[in-house]
Amino acid sequence: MTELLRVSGLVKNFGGLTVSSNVNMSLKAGERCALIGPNGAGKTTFVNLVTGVLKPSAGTIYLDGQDVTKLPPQARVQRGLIRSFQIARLFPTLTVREHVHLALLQRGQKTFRLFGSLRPDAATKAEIEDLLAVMGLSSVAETPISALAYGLQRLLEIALALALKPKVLILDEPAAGVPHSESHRILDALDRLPADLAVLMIDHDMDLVFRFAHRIIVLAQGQILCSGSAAEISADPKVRDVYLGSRARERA
Ligand SMILES: Nc1ncnc2c1ncn2[C@@H]1O[C@H](COP(=O)(O)OP(=O)(O)OP(=O)(O)O)[C@@H](O)[C@H]1O
Repeated sequence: MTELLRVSGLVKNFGGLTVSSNVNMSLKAGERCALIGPNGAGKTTFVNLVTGVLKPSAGTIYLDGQDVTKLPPQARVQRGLIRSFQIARLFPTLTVREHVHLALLQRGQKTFRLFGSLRPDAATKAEIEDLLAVMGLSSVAETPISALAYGLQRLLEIALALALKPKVLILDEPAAGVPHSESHRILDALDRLPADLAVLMIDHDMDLVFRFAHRIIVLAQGQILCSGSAAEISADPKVRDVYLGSRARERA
């Protein structure tokens, strides 16, 4: 399978604090991978480095074989590196369908007139309906996002990310705010993601991570502690130590 993301020797220092310390990892087409680690491990920093929000102190990031280390976030998006949208920042009164349409317009970099008609052509219409169906959102297509339940908001975030035709999709806490009893809806939708997409999930919910990911990377103090299957990770005493250690520090 094609290697779509490679991170090599990634270092990030904030003053004297090293938050990413020689991180090496790669993701192939079709992989379902997760990045976990206790609070402060450097997960958000890692995602910000990969997506271009932060500049690394050292190291290289390759997307589909091309060095993108010096490219700004939008140029990485155009090359297929997509992080799931934060819906709270979008337009509360627009409907689910209108949001998907806007994401498709963004991909095509077509401008739209603020007071003009926003009528999609037939191909765009079909793509909108496909994305809604894949994410299980067809029945709420006309609902404004301000009235959408958390679980459905999370699904819309994934639909918006898919609208940008990702090669590598970064899912940042895809079930945030969703009651545990409903997280299966998110997992069901994630099962329907395009097979050749490379997915990196960052989440604290171990049930979700263990059910979704074939490979799990554990980050601790900015370094990769270990990686492996759910069974390997849950049996690794090093993993238990960093989680228990961080909880003990939180209590102190
Ligand atoms: N801009 C910054 N300046 C200085 N230190 C920072 C900055 N951003 C993050 N840090 C520090 O880097 C470390 C890693 O933070 P990061 O947010 O990447 O961890 P995380 O694994 O995402 O944590 P959480 O699970 O709590 O979100 C923390 O010690 C944090 O205080």
